[in-house]
Amino acid sequence: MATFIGILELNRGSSSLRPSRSIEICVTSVNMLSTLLDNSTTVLIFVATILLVWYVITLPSMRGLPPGPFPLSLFGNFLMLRMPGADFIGILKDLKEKYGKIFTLKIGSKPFIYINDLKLLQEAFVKRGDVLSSRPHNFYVLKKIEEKAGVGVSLSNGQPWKELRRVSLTAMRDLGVGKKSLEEKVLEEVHVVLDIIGQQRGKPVAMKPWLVKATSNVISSVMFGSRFDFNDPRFNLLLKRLGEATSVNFLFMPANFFPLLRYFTKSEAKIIKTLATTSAYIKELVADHEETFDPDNIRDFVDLVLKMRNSPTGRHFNDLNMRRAIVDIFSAGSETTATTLQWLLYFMATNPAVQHRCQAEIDEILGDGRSVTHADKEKLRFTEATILETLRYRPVAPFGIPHGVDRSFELAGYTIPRDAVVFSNITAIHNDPNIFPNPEIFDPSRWLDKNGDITGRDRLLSFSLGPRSCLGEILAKMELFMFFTSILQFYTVQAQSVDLTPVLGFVSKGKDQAVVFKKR
Ligand code: HEM
Repeated sequence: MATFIGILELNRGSSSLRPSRSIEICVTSVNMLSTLLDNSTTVLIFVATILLVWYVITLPSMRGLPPGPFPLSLFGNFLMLRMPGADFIGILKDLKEKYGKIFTLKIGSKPFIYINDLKLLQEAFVKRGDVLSSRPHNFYVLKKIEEKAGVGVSLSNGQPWKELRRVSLTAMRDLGVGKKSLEEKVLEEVHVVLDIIGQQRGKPVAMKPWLVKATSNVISSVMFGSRFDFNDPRFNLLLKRLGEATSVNFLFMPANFFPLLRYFTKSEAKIIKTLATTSAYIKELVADHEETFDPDNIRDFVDLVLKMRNSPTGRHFNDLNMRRAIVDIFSAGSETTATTLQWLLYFMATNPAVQHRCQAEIDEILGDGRSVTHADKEKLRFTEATILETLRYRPVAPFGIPHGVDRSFELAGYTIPRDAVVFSNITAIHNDPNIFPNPEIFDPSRWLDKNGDITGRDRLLSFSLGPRSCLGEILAKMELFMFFTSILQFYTVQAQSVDLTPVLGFVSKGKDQAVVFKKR
């Protein structure tokens, strides 16, 4: 650039120069220009060669993979998903229509494999659960945000994961999850939410923050034996951070796939901050428990784990794993359930006939306004069907949580290589007209047979399936049922209009919108 300016300056002041001098300058300029062009052509050829060589080198790794759009060198199909305004859900829908049951997207050099068919997903996640139940561990951002790779329940693998998961499930069951003993704790939070609704006196209110607090408190009761005050500033900070973290889709952060970018972006900073806040707080809560621990008086999950970790079946529950398992269960369980409750409110506001039918059923079974119990679910079938339909229509994790591959294996005639990341395309299956006729219609009765009994629960994939499926499914379903039934028992949900477009981060959420609760 400086050379060009120099030439221009010289030419501008050259009117008084002799012609031979002007020709000399012209020739020099042309030579310099052609050198520059030569250089840039060389650079271009060099870059093109590198891209071509890179492509040829990576070509064999694509052999045998499920089909998919043509990947560019270096970027793969990344740009297609990250173009400004790209509609991720829409793009995946089009790809499913084009390629069918299974397709591959190359993200950088990694094959992301999406399974779009119910039977194939059952084969992959259940029958081949032996090779497809890990979490992928080659993600830079995931590695950065963990204190140590592969700890806790949600991100560990192999034997430690099996043990952490088994012990966590046993502890939750022993502490009454899915049983009568937990009902009281859930009802306590239900009543707080009903009070908050009552305080609005029919004014519009955005319920999500209250729902997150209530569902977090249910888990808190299980984990720490106590609930937080809704105004507790530390609790609020914790929930704020968790909300921020679940809004970031850290799987698709460019730093995962393009190592150079790691020096320029701090994309993972928000999540690290969240985990640091949560971990520090949980450290304190665990320390309190350790001080007051009495093996003959087990109060909660933390006590149970403190007891179990001295036994041979709990040896993987070291301090770090224990803390991370608690963080995992706490963070996986509050936002997800609250988001589904939020969708339930939105669907009631937009489907008054469905709401009316739920309320008629609730009135008939709960009679004079007694509190709901978990056992009522068997009789409140249309109400349960409405919850199932909401989970189908707006799954919190529309593409599941990624699975890693322990060793290369065959699926549907394709090779699923060890470095692949496998996703369940829950959205595609939940919208498959062969499984759910007219999938675009919100219709709870699709979950009822001709006798009015619930049918086809195994078509619902919102909690995933196989050995890695959601650890909190029973608790989540219990909460959804008790909160939803209680709200409709006393209030009718209304709204002028509701935008039902999901907002996709690591999980999918609804837009925060106010609804009105009309006292019945
Ligand atoms: C509506 C509510 C919920 C939905 C839709 C949901 C959905 C999911 C999904 C799709 C997965 C990934 C499964 C897979 O990798 O294949 C998952 C994992 C998990 N969920 Fe949930 N979840 C919900 C509530 C809860 C609750 C209440 C808890 C805690 C009590 C919880 C704890 C977990 C944990 C710990 C995992 C990781 C399991 C593992 O890696 O082994 N979830 N959940």
